[in-house]
Amino acid sequence: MSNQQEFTQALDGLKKEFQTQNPTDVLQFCENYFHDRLQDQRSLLFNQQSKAREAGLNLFPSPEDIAAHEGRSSVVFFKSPFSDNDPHSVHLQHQHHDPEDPRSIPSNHNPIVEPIDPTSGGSGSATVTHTAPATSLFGGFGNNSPFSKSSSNSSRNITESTDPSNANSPSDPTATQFNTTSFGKSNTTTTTTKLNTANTSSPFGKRTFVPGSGFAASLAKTAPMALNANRRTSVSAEALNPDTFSNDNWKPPVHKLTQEQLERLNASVVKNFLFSQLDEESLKTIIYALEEKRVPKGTEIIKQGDEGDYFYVVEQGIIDFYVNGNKVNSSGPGSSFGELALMYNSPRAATATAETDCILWALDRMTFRRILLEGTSKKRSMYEKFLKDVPVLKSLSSYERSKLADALNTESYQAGESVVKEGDAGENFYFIESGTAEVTKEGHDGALSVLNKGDYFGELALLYDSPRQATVKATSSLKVVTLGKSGFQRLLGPAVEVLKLQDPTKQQPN
Ligand SMILES: Nc1ncnc2c1ncn2[C@@H]1O[C@@H]2COP(=O)(O)O[C@H]2[C@H]1O
Ligand SMILES: Nc1ncnc2c1ncn2[C@@H]1O[C@@H]2COP(=O)(O)O[C@H]2[C@H]1O
Repeated sequence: MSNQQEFTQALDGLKKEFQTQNPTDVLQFCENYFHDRLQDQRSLLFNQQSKAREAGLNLFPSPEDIAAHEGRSSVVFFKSPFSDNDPHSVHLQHQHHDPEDPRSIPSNHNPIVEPIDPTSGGSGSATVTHTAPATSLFGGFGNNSPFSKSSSNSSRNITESTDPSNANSPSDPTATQFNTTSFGKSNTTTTTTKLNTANTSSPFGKRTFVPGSGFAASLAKTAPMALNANRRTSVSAEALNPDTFSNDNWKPPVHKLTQEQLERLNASVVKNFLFSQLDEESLKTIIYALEEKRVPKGTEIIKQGDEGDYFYVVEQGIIDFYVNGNKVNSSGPGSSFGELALMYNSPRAATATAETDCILWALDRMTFRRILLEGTSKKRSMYEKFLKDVPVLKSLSSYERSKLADALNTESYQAGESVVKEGDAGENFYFIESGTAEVTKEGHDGALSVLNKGDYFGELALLYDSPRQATVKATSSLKVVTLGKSGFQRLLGPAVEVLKLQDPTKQQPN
């Protein structure tokens, strides 16, 4: 098929889908449509490549592979379906070449060298090929505070006894202020980590915040390149395989946290979904690797197209996300961002800007990859396909579905077991992954409804903060995907309106 035919076919598909769905946000709809198509196509090819590799074939050999095989210096023999047209492959100087990944480019460019150098005494001295100012915002807060006993009893609280740093120094008086002058000026690094943030590309070093000037104007001036990476579809084998980390001497950074910081972390950040699956040891590692960042309103925290250096959890404030200058999302306390570039070794997919003064916790790339990568990517690949087919979630973008996937868990029930009981308090919302269930209510003969794969229940108690309106019981072996109350309130976005419209207590009986 010629390019022209393929283009016409793609537009026809878009048109058809547009007519079926009649969306209100046209551009967003088009973006989602093509993004989903690209994602499907790439995962199909990637699966084929994996299968072929198992059979000893390399479907998309790099020029180097071929040259090595044929004893020649370099020749383009096979044209990768992505190599010419993938916006990420040609323009990005910092893309690394992964011979396993059919979408990556040959390595006549500057690679990101990772994982960490095993000879570097176990630190996270990642070698990067670009330079950045030898000034770093990171490490500017809360390094010198005394560490006193925690009074909390929660088993997942991190307390003094678990502090690997055993710090004892005076408190940092600047730690409670939003101080623009702190950003990009500190050259302090913590004494306990050798991760050399001064050599990495701190997004704050390039921030565009101009005190007193219009934020929109400053954003427009610095509108990121048209690099909408969305390279989360470009999942290289290395990117998703933490096993490749084994046998090196990596040690996580360990920062000194004050009692007050620990209490705040325990009260908020620790509750982030990504951390909820971690065992005590991993959680402790994460907590002490986190660095508090106080970010004034207007700060550009992440710039689209940059390399990924940190993952962030929001303790306070609102973050706005822009793709190619268009606002695509906002998120608030308890949310996290900056995971895509770290998961997929891809450029930043969006620009993240502080809409208000924010308190963030930053986690370095290596600790994220060592501890959070596996669980996050497993969950996303486990649930994304399922979520895509759930009718009530059709209005979510594929990025929103990914974030939703992070917050999900699976539960199983035998036939006859109740999942929710009428009158109980509601903690979870449920989708049926497989099996069947029935809804019954005191005083009502027979089942109010029968639920199958892709159906949902348990929304009423969470929407209206009311007791369960009915009992839902498994009628066969039942697998449900659960979403907790806070995720329900934060991650369902436009789907909440659909749930309200479909309230079964307001439907006419059949
Ligand atoms: N619609 C979106 N598309 C891509 N990234 C988004 C979107 N909304 C929020 N983000 C976040 O913006 C971050 C930018 O850096 P990352 O690509 O590492 O990870 C990205 C996501 O965490
Ligand atoms: N006719 C109905 N009346 C009440 N709940 C129903 C009905 N049909 C389905 N349900 C589901 O049963 C669930 C019981 O818990 P919730 O009240 O949280 O949410 C309820 C709905 O999801």
